[in-house]
Amino acid sequence: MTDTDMIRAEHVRKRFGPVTAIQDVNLHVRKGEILGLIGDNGAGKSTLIKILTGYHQPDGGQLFFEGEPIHLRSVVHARSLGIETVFQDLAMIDDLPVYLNLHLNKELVHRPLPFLRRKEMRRKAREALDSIGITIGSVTDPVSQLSGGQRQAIAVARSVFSDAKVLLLDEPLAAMGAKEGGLILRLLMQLKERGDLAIILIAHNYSQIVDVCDRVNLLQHGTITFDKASKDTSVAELLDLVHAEYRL
Ligand SMILES: Nc1ncnc2c1ncn2[C@@H]1O[C@H](COP(=O)(O)OP(=O)(O)OP(=O)(O)O)[C@@H](O)[C@H]1O
Repeated sequence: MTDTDMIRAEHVRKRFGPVTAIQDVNLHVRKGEILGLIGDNGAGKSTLIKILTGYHQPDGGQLFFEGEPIHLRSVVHARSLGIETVFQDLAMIDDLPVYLNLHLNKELVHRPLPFLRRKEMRRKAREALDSIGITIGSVTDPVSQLSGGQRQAIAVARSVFSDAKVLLLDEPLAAMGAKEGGLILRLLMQLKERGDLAIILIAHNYSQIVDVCDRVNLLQHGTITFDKASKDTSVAELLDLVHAEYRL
């Protein structure tokens, strides 16, 4: 733990009736860092992400945001602090053009008249996508015309557009081809270069995790059992750890 921790969980736990989803979890991610969170099905990854994003309230333990204890009351509260999540179902409006999806709930309007500043939003959308290297035909195209990877990239761009400080991605690469997955991974690397964003990435492809993440945490039965820099581990070691319990 350091002063540069953007978000930190200490001794966090969560039960659903008789099921202990998370027990005594300590996790932290720094500014400019990508943390990979891996673990088998049911290990508690999504529950942990939902706690960090204000969706679930933990039963115990404490969260810290920029060094201060924080109680995240809701997803809206977390978002107001700059904690953004990119879920699998991307919450996009298919019929709306890319630039309006990028500005969803943050539309620019002429005051006092309630007209949208469309030209400005188009320009800002184009600049934002260019700056993070996303190539699409036109920001006026409806998102329904984009590929899965491009949509995912737009969803990531939207979070960043909104001055995110923490970006949580729950399996953004699932059900995606190699080319599209590569687009997202490149985008994450570029965002990391900004240096002021903390990213947590859940993925099942350990080779992608080792390539892209600075550090890896393994979650097993609701507990973090492994925390190492990616440069000090390997896909073989991660696979071995995850599958070790089946050999007992
Ligand atoms: N809302 C809920 N109600 C009851 N049980 C839940 C709920 N959410 C999660 N669980 C249980 O908590 C445990 C952890 O689930 P979680 O979805 O966090 O795991 P995961 O690591 O994300 O799994 P996967 O990789 O399969 O998505 C599981 O036993 C799951 O059944």
